[in-house]
Amino acid sequence: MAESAQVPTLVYLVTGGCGFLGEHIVRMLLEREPRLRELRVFDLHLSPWLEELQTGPVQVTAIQGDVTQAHQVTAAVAGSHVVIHTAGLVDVFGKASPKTIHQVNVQGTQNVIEACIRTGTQFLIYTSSMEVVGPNVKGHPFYRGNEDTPYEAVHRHPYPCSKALAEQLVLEANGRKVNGGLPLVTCALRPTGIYGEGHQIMRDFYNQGLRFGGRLFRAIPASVEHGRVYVGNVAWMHVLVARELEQRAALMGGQVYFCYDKSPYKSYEDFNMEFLGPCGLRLIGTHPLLPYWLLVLLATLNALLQWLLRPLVLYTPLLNPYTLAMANTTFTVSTNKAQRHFGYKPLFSWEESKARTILWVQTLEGSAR
Ligand SMILES: NC(=O)C1=CN([C@@H]2O[C@H](COP(=O)(O)OP(=O)(O)OC[C@H]3O[C@@H](n4cnc5c(N)ncnc54)[C@H](O)[C@@H]3O)[C@@H](O)[C@H]2O)C=CC1
Ligand SMILES: C[C@@H](CO)CCC[C@@H](C)[C@H]1CC[C@H]2[C@@H]3[C@H](O)CC4=CC(=O)CC[C@]4(C)[C@H]3CC[C@]12C
Repeated sequence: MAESAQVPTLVYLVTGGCGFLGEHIVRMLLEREPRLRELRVFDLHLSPWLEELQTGPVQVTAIQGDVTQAHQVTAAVAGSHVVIHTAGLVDVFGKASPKTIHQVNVQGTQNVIEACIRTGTQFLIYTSSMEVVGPNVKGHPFYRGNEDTPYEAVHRHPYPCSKALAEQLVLEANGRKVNGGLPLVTCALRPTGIYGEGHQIMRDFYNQGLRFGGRLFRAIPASVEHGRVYVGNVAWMHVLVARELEQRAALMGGQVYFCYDKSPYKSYEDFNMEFLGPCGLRLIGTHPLLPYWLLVLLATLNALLQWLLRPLVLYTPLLNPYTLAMANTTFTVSTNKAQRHFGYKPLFSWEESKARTILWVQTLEGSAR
């Protein structure tokens, strides 16, 4: 990568740059990558906030496009030094078909890789997910594991299957020759459950709580730990990897890194209450209010209803057999691989991450504050 102290020279492309994580990556790059000359933001749906970014020193180029369309991806990648591929179809509720999830997450990623090869772009960072590891279909716990912890990663749901296949494509592409003869350098970041400003599922839980008179009902034992990471720290890790990948290609190329920070280990519901509690919601019960077998029955009924109603209406409740298994299986990471390989330290402390997320929840419609 050409580098200069004075003149910014680099062109970055962020796919999915208008999504929850993508927006944070885009803003973080503009704040913390002084070598940036142009930032291309590629997304199926362009957001209005992109307009306000056009006034700074970096040229922000908005590109409306679809990762499943190879020619659109190639045109967007041509001339960029670094690609951060964050676009993805995040669906664990049955909103999209398995075929569509595969097309976007797997074929889309293949298109990004081929575009890098064809156009001579050498550095590719892929936003993978903890889901490529687990929880697996057997519900085995993964307790404070790291990138080398043995675990039987077996999935059936289309989302984790697609993320695992896409990650594999990205890692296998490391070292392939791009146009011009240089080697492609790739790596994959695996966030655990991301939270923070803009998180749709947090918004859904908040609205659900408001509908039940400010109450949420405990369904998962407090002892089940679920890994979470603040969106600002996930974005920061992407920015750092993009910055360090050239200098440390031999070490980082073809590697995977969990995204982690100092967010506390808690159950999914207790963790959400760290933000929803200060916004007026209460979690009822110190133990699950319904026995687990009944939750399994309800989740199965929801899945059946979804299938029966599909010709008429899209029924996509939060509770289904997959989300229940996810929430009910311990999966937490404890690692320092990102620190060892490229000097990552969380940019936001837990206190800051929490305060920022609470401030955001307070701006949501229906908030009493
Ligand atoms: N939300 C989470 O807890 C986690 C997310 N991830 C991964 O992070 C990435 C971003 O996820 P989020 O920001 O949460 O999701 P999101 O849905 O908010 O963002 C995804 C973005 O990709 C765009 N996109 C979808 N299909 C596209 C297509 N065919 N062509 C171009 N753009 C397309 C969407 O318009 C959206 O802006 C995904 O790859 C996801 O798998 C990984 C771990 C956890
Ligand atoms: C049973 C319900 C009672 O309140 C709770 C249901 C919660 C679920 C909707 C979430 C529990 C775990 C979440 C997933 C997890 O954080 C890991 C993820 C990684 C990704 O790459 C995408 C998002 C997700 C699958 C996330 C989705 C929501 C949950 C299943």
